[in-house]
Amino acid sequence: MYGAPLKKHAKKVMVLGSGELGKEVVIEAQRLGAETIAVDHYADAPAMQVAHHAYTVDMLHKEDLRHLIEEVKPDCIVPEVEAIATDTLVELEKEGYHVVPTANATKLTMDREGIRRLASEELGILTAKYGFANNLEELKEAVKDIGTPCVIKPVMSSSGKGQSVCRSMDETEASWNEAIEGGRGRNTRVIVEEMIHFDSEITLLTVRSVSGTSYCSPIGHIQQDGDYIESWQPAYLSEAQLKEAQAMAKKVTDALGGYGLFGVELFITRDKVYFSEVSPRPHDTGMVTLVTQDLSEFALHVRAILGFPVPSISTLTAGTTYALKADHQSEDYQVEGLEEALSVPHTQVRLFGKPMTKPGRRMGVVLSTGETVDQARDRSNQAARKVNITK
Ligand SMILES: Nc1ncnc2c1ncn2[C@@H]1O[C@H](COP(=O)(O)OP(=O)(O)OP(=O)(O)O)[C@@H](O)[C@H]1O
Ligand SMILES: NCC(=O)N[C@@H]1O[C@H](COP(=O)([O-])[O-])[C@@H](O)[C@H]1O
Ligand SMILES: [Mg+2]
Repeated sequence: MYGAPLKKHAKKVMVLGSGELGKEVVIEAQRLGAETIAVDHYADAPAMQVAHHAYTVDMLHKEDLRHLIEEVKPDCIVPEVEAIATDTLVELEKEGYHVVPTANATKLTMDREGIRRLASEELGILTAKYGFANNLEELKEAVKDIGTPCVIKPVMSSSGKGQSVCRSMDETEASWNEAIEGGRGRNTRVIVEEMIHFDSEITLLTVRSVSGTSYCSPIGHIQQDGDYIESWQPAYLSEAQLKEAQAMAKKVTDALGGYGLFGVELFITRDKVYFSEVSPRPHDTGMVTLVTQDLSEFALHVRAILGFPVPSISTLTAGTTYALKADHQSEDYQVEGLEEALSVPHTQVRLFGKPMTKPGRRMGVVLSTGETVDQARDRSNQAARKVNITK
């Protein structure tokens, strides 16, 4: 049963997905007077711990998702993860619900094929060469076409799940098995991508609001096994690279439409900028904006989706994040070393409050600022080394 609303006129913001990113969205929405509803497939998720109301629902289940939305009647539906029954969001949008940024954007980006074909084939944006496969035989064909090394990923996955680098034809079977185990749901389709030997990779946070399109300064990051470990802002790009990156981001986000913040992921080489993928929502590497910008990516997302202006975005200082990951499974974990970590100057730790650890699960983040990115990075590395997530 849905509890009594806080204020008759408060906008109801429902976050579908209640992880660390949703938690910050909820807090920012509350700061602008919204009533917040957090939803995820498991109980006590981070955003549920701060939202006014919480629901545990399988968001991939069409009827359950529709039933919840019809019961709560949110003014804004804010997808925070990709694993949602996006066809239901498309139907609900037609019935008058506001899906952020648009239902079609969530549908296209849920599936790597949708967004890749849109960017490359419809918008003519440069991406790595790619192919798709539904079984091992097709995968071998696709790998032959693209060449090795190549990157193989389930079409539906995130945070590097099911992703592998295939270095020779002999490795295709191992990559296939990895993708099938790591993919979301029962989908067995994979994408094969040419391996881009980039100099750096960045996230260009792009905001579409009533004020038009604006960009945050680029965020650099390092990924391990397809998941992010460290991010920093600002990341250096030449003027020409920045112009190219912003033009690509504008094209893609205009095509997706709606209001909100997008995380545009790009690979940078000496003379090229490649589009990789886009999140129509705050990005994990963008948590750095919690300490670097006057308005964090979460504050920007909420402003944009509630229809408020975004007249300017300022990067006030250099900053970095370092992800704190668990290496075991436990429901009774402890975080040790906070005192030592917090002894590092200009450094904060944010623990997300996830109810259990799993190997590789991100449980918190270290945030540091500095006069330079290098200085901030030294600080967050030093602090992260002090933190221990134990059983
Ligand atoms: N074609 C490629 N060439 C080189 N590196 C790649 C390629 N595709 C992916 N990677 C590396 O793997 C990382 C994760 O890939 P990708 O962003 O596609 O996965 P993801 O599971 O959607 O991650 P997330 O959900 O965290 O954004 C990239 O940030 C990059 O470091
Ligand atoms: N790259 C996407 C990303 O970082 N998403 C963030 O991770 C959470 C899931 O974490 P979990 O898998 O530990 O539950 C999501 O809810 C979102 O906040
Ligand atoms: Mg990515």
